[in-house]
Amino acid sequence: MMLAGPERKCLGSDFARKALKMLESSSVLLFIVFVLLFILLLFVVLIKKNASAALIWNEIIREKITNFIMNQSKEQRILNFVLQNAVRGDPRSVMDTIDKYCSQKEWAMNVGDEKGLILDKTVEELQPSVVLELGTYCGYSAVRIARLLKAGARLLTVEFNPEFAAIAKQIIEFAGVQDKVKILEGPSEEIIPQLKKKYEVDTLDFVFLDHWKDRYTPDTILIQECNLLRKGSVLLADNIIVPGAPEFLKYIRNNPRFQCTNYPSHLEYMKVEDAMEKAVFLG
Ligand SMILES: C[S@@+](CC[C@H](N)C(=O)[O-])C[C@H]1O[C@@H](n2cnc3c(N)ncnc32)[C@H](O)[C@@H]1O
Ligand SMILES: [Mg+2]
Repeated sequence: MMLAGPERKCLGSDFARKALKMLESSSVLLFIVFVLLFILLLFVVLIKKNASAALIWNEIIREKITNFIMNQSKEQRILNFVLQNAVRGDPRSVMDTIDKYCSQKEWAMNVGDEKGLILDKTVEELQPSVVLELGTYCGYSAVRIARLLKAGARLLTVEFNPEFAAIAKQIIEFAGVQDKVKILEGPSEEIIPQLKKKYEVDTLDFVFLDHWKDRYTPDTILIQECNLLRKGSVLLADNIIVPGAPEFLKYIRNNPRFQCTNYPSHLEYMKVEDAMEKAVFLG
């Protein structure tokens, strides 16, 4: 059927309107894609320059997406990688395997290979009999410390996240240092007052602070109040620049009962500046 002149005109303008609408919506879509790409590019640049952006990217965005796709936590992936690639009973191999995974595949908050050397040196110099670690996570630093302990010495490591504590237990056992390490599951503020009676601690020779940074000062005060330090006890605090523990630095550096030394280094598995603070208790 042939359309009359005005009908044909109407059909033509209808088509033009639809085409225009499509063009409009596709250009809106294109604009959105462009803006998203720009934000992503900006974020990538920020990640290279800024530690917080890098942490947000690694810890929140990338990790959550991978967890969702794989239906598994990052810590479970770290454990699996250790079980499949490290040598059972060899702490060095367990540490190296975790470092490899976290530097090449997924960033994680272990003390890492670079600051790990500062931790090693402190343990080797002190030769502690009783060590307290605040913040076990997957057990990387626990394995690192335990492998250097002399016969009969012990490490008590505190972790309040049950999933992390369970993973740490398997990693510590796989490394073969389970006889020297006891994982204490619960919040540090509850565990510290129990150390003397429940865990038969007289005094602590060495304390490694590596839990949430806002607990560094209150837990250092609590440790003193519970009479857990002796003259010469050493505290070593990680991440005093990133994420940072300014309140703790102010407290410990202005406290005449402690002598402090700063060890500049880098954030685990990154080129971002970080440092550790050592504080010797003077009694
Ligand atoms: C940075 S990670 C520890 C890393 C570990 N030291 C290593 O280098 O392998 C901090 C851990 O402390 C735990 N944590 C934070 N605050 C805590 C608290 N008040 N009591 C017990 N655990 C805590 C977190 O769940 C997390 O697993
Ligand atoms: Mg740390």
